[in-house]
Amino acid sequence: MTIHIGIIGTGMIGEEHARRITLQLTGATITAVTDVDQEQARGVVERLGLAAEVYPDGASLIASEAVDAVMVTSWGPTHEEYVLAAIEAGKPVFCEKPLATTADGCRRIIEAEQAAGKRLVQVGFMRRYDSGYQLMKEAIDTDRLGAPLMVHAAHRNPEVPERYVTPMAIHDTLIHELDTFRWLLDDDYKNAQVVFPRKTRHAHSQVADPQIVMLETVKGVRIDVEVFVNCRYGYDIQCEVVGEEGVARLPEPQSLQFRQSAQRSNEILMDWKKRFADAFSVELQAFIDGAASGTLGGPSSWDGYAAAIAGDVCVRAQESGAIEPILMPERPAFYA
Ligand SMILES: NC(=O)c1ccc[n+]([C@@H]2O[C@H](COP(=O)([O-])OP(=O)(O)OC[C@H]3O[C@@H](n4cnc5c(N)ncnc54)[C@H](O)[C@@H]3O)[C@@H](O)[C@H]2O)c1
Ligand SMILES: O[C@H]1[C@H](O)[C@@H](O)[C@H](O)[C@@H](O)[C@H]1O
Repeated sequence: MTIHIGIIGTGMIGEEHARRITLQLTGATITAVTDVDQEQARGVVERLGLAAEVYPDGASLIASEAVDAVMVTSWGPTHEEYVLAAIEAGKPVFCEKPLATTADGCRRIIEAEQAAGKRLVQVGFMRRYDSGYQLMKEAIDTDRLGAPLMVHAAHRNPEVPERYVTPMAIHDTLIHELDTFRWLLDDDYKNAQVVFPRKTRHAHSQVADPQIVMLETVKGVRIDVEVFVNCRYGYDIQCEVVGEEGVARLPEPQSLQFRQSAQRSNEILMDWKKRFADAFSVELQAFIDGAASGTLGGPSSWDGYAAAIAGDVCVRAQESGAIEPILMPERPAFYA
């Protein structure tokens, strides 16, 4: 069975996902695309040689009989509307992070999905599909580390554009960690605090950079995450879990080691596309297979909601400087 996919938002990651589905993955074909910038949508069809129609808007794409499953890869604030419309149409939908930019938006999505009576949403938290994080999770789940006590992490981007402002360090960047640690530790958050070190001279005026986010989980694990989005030197994701019986560190991406000119060196990646290339492939193949079999798995809209609740509190903590409580509602049986 071949799943016919419609893509809403054919920017950087929309095109990346379309390329993957077309050239690498099996079981799906792109039949429809749309973008507010129609030129952009037409460009992707041309560049990738897709047999896809360019639709005037997301609503008509979702309603189209040529579309079995929807991928939402437009800007974050537009996700909620399209995910709700796909649920309404009863079509499986893959939504890039964030599921919605506020917890309220995510709540409307989980309510709609539960009313539909069937899981229809997979959220693009691709780190769960990264082999390094999966090894760490296995070490934790098999009790190799003993009880996890602390996590030290860093999320570094070489640079961000002018439109990236201080709260985006949470909604756009930390959102990956907010999901990853809940999954890795099988835990939820209890409170958050954000502190600001001296600002780098490479950050523009609207973004406080770097930031350190400190989280406490319900089980008592303390997590510190450095978010540094103008670090210049690379796209660098670090994670170390300290347990009572040992420490596990996220593997570095594979790279050649050079011995040259009296120096030993390894390349550091500059781009998220390369850092998580394999994870994106596994993630999207899982969506295609789930849509084909009618049994979607992976990060659910509840996970999107939980990350958004913590995210909203972290933004409040950015403003207050205080330790802010995170109150998670009880998880409905639907998302067990
Ligand atoms: N998982 C990851 O690591 C990862 C990486 C990059 C981006 N993302 C997420 O993917 C989404 C897109 O990011 P991007 O980097 O590709 O951005 P982008 O700006 O390159 O592309 C977004 C595209 O969406 C289009 N668009 C905006 N509003 C629209 C609307 N209402 N209807 C249709 N199209 C619309 C824009 O014209 C643009 O072409 C964001 O939510 C971002 O957070 C996730
Ligand atoms: O949209 C991107 C993407 O999610 C990257 O994985 C993250 O490192 C960036 O900070 C974010 O802006």
